[in-house]
Amino acid sequence: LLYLLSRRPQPKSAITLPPGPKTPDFPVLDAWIKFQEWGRKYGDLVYIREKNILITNSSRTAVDLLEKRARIYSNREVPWTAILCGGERVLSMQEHSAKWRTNKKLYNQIFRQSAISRFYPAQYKKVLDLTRSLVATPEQIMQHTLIFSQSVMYAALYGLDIGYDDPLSPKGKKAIDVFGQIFSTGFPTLERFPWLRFMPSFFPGCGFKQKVLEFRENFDALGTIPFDRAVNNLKLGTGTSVIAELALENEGPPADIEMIKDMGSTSFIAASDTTMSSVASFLLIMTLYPDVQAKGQAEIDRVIGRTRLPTFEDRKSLPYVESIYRETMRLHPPVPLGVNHVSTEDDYYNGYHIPKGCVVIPNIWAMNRDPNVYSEPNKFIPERFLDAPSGPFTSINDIYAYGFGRRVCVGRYMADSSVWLAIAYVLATLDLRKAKDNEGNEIDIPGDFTKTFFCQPMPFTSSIVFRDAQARDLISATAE
Ligand code: HEM
Repeated sequence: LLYLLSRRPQPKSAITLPPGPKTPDFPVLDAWIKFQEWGRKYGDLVYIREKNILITNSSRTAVDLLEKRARIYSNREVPWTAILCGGERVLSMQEHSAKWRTNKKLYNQIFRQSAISRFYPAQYKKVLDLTRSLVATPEQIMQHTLIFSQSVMYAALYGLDIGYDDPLSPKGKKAIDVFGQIFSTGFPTLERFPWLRFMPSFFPGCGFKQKVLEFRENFDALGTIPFDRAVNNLKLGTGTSVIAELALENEGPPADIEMIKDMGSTSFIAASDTTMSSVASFLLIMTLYPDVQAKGQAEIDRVIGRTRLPTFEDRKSLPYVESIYRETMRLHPPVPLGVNHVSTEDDYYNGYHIPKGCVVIPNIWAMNRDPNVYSEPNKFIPERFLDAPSGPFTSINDIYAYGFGRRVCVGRYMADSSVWLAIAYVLATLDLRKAKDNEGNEIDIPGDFTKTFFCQPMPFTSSIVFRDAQARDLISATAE
């Protein structure tokens, strides 16, 4: 009888929704900090009832819901703005559907772990360019890291060499800015008055229309221009590439070709500000923590020596370098709130009811600074990974910066290898210090970060020089 009673559906009034603030002002800037504060007050689950939003600051809860119950928590919310922008073409905005599955298969074919070594030549070349540019014009750190992340993708996918003055670069930046806005603030007027989408662009409140148009144009250009160049190169016999070969395999249904082009532009957008953020964060940290830099350099000198550059084959022999990488991804996740997951069924967790359609925000930033998991969580301490019982070489799934479950970042193996290689090359060949002013005083670096969807260091200056003549010669000899 007790068993049957316990199985009886609970009356509605007994089902408890998780606690949370009542009609709060939703923060726009540094939202992850506010959400962390709410977590301290309300616990692992913070529920905003009026919006059906659940925020979690706990990695255990994120894994329980988004990974172990991925069947329920793998949908996306597609806002009006995203639909107008053609969001159905961008994998991260697609609903959990047959279309998403077909599309994801294509990404996996290219970006799965076992296929990633095909990108190594492009990554070696572009990391070399990055190293040289950092020494040549250290005052342009942010620009160098951005061009690095963009040019790796173009070289890897299309076999193209995209430089600073290529018109594709600003197009990419514009598309990324609108993409970031869609995912963070969206266009609130449009969300409130959806009928505005039928009004002409000069109508008050319709400023979003111009941005939507720009996004569409730039997204198309990002997919089509490099695609055409790559296919042309293949036809002329002047070069092959992943994308051109894929296009050849799929010659036939135009829908397949469009899907390949969309994968190209999506990958470019998804890789650009994220990879850049991680590399820039690492450079900032090395400038601020010279002792960590020295330890990383010492490990490379000891294991590899000074007569060659690091390679991917060395990775497993460099636990301290790995720990620097893991700690960078922990302290400064490029997408601090990840991308929202949405539930497709009513669910019950830890005695709480999570209603169907709930938007789940994983606060990766707060999870990575959880004092119950990490001691002195706001400090950069690579030793926490080095000295952990499992060591630093654990599964990539432990890097929460890449998200969770079925919607986890599809480009994570590529991102992981690009960022790691940049770290290894910089440690092997460069010295970073605080820059000095004309009077010889160190220029202070506030170490601030941007506050919206993509989080990256605010522009800063470091003094960047080759460690010595040997390092300079090594870079020049490899570049030739
Ligand atoms: C350091 C670099 C990167 C970081 C930190 C990062 C982070 C993320 C995060 C947090 C998500 C959302 C995961 C979730 O919903 O739980 C995501 C999704 C995604 N990422 Fe990345 N990413 C990076 C690089 C890349 C690269 C190089 C690509 C290239 C293909 C890429 C493509 C994507 C795509 C297509 C999605 C959407 C997946 C889906 O919704 O099914 N990302 N990424």
